[in-house]
Amino acid sequence: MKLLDGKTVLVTGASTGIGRAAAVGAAKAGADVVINYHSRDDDAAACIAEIEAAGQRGLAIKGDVAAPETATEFVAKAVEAFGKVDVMVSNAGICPFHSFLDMPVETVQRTMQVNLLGGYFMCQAAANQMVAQGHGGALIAVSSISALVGGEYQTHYTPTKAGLHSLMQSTAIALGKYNIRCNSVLPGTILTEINKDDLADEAKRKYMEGRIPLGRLGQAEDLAGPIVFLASDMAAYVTGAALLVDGGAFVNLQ
Ligand SMILES: NC(=O)C1=CN([C@@H]2O[C@H](COP(=O)(O)OP(=O)(O)OC[C@H]3O[C@@H](n4cnc5c(N)ncnc54)[C@H](O)[C@@H]3O)[C@@H](O)[C@H]2O)C=CC1
Ligand SMILES: C[C@H](O)[C@@H]1OC(=O)[C@H](O)[C@@H]1O
Repeated sequence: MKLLDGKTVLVTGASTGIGRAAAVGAAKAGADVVINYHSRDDDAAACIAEIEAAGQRGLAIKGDVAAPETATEFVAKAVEAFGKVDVMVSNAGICPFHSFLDMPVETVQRTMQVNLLGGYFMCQAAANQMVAQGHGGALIAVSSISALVGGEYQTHYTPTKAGLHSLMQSTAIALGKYNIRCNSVLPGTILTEINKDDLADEAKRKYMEGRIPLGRLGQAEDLAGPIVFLASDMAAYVTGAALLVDGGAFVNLQ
């Protein structure tokens, strides 16, 4: 018996990085997995191949999470293919690093639309489906350590991560009566495409590594276990929680 046997798990932004690791991790734990992706068909196909190699069914649906209709379409197509939705992992996100004083309006708006509103609509669409099904479910938002601390070049980004963290707290209250659990994971610095350019700066990368008690930056796969746990019935009494997955970076003051 695997942790996610019989469950259908949806993951947004899953053609790369943490989303892909979560999707493949869920499949290895026994779930059928439906992924949303934005643009790269080859990467999405590779993710589905990994899901199928784990012996599970996979389906990729293209769409921009910033558009509310993407969420309803994603959930409807998942139900059409696999009959139900048990878990939504709202992961899609962008972080175009930029200084505060000259931040372009469009960069702020797009970051809020993708990260926060995209997460809101995805979770809302999944929750409506779960309520209609009548047997509970789990929402998991990929927030960030940046929900709790700031970043000089992330003034448009950190509020979206704090917003997702807060969204899971409020939905935990709104959806508890339906046995829908709502939690967030708070990754620290994880080596993915989102920060490839930022961490190409050797000095910055060394500085970030030096802040981490476990002595290394994270890998996308480091998030798979915590996400599978929160998706599973092992976490049946966990809701409204936020799980730091940061190698200890947050607590490392001195
Ligand atoms: N890498 C890190 O250090 C950390 C990442 N995170 C969060 O993890 C999540 C995943 O990011 P990573 O895996 O690190 O980077 P990534 O760049 O590999 O993944 C982001 C994914 O979101 C997708 N995406 C972007 N805009 C989209 C849109 N409009 N519609 C649908 N999909 C879209 C991208 O295509 C990509 O697959 C993001 O929400 C990010 O904020 C949180 C904390 C730390
Ligand atoms: C993209 C950044 O490197 C990454 O995003 C986060 O949410 C982390 O706090 C890091 O700053």
